[in-house]
Amino acid sequence: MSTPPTATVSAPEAPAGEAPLIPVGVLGARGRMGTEVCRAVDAAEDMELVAMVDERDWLFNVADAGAQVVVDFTRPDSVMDNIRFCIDQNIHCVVGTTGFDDERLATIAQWLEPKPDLGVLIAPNFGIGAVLLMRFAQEAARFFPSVEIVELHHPGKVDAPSGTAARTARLVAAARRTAGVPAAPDATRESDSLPGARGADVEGVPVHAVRLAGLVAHQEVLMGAAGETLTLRHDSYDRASFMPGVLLAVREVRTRPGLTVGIESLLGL
Ligand SMILES: NC(=O)C1=CN([C@@H]2O[C@H](COP(=O)(O)OP(=O)(O)OC[C@H]3O[C@@H](n4cnc5c(N)ncnc54)[C@H](O)[C@@H]3O)[C@@H](O)[C@H]2O)C=CC1
Ligand SMILES: O=C(O)C1=N[C@H](C(=O)O)C[C@H](O)C1
Repeated sequence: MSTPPTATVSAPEAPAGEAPLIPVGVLGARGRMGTEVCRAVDAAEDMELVAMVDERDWLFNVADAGAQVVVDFTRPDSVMDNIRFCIDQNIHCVVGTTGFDDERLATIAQWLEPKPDLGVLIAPNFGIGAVLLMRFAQEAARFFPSVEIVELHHPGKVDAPSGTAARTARLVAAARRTAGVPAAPDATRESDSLPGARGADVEGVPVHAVRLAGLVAHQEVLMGAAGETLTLRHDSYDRASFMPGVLLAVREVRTRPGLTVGIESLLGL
């Protein structure tokens, strides 16, 4: 990707006899993830990067450029307006930005109701390894009385805990509830001498957030029982790790109307 990420680029043209390229717009194009997504879309043989939009650019560029799919890696405080705009413009959305709770998801599902052919896919993590870690954690959760999550990220990260850690905690908590496993025996905070010492409480699962220079995106799920522990760990050393998942989502979102959360179903999980 050599062009500076700002406004509208060219409209896509498919070579004769070949499937049309997917016209893709990127929101947050100057950010850490957006830059990498622009590069990946530009290099994908079945896609055309038609618009690169960041905070000060005109959002209508993505519509004017004919984007069929928009990829959003912006900020939790911008993303809802962006999704609303794309739905109004009949543009499918692939969203990696974090900050989604049940209320936000319900709002998006409502926005999609009058648009039965439109897809919005929101994934807290597009890394295949991270998705697998979440699945393995769900599987293991019912066998261990104790569970804690440690997420570790670069210091520029705007939110804490990470969207991935929050989702992992909720999935683990749900798996434990389904299996009738009681809350972790050490989850009580009443005797903490400093508030926060035991991390955030996400549905009874303690989640600890580390911000450290040199890191990209990492997560550990720690489980313990009498005389043994199980540690599941995933490391994204480079943002390239998210790109196969993002490109898969761009290809699939057009045939998956409605709201999809996570890329698990796209991976056959
Ligand atoms: N789902 C996943 O696999 C991953 C998700 N993320 C999430 O993606 C988001 C972005 O992360 P980074 O790229 O590290 O942040 P960043 O701060 O480097 O980039 C965000 C970019 O969005 C731009 N922006 C803000 N509001 C905008 C708007 N309304 N329209 C267009 N552009 C706008 C900013 O100017 C900035 O360039 C975060 O929520 C992060 O947690 C990050 C990595 C992987
Ligand atoms: O901000 C990041 O970097 C990341 N954000 C996502 C999250 O909050 O889970 C995904 C990954 O952890 C990287």
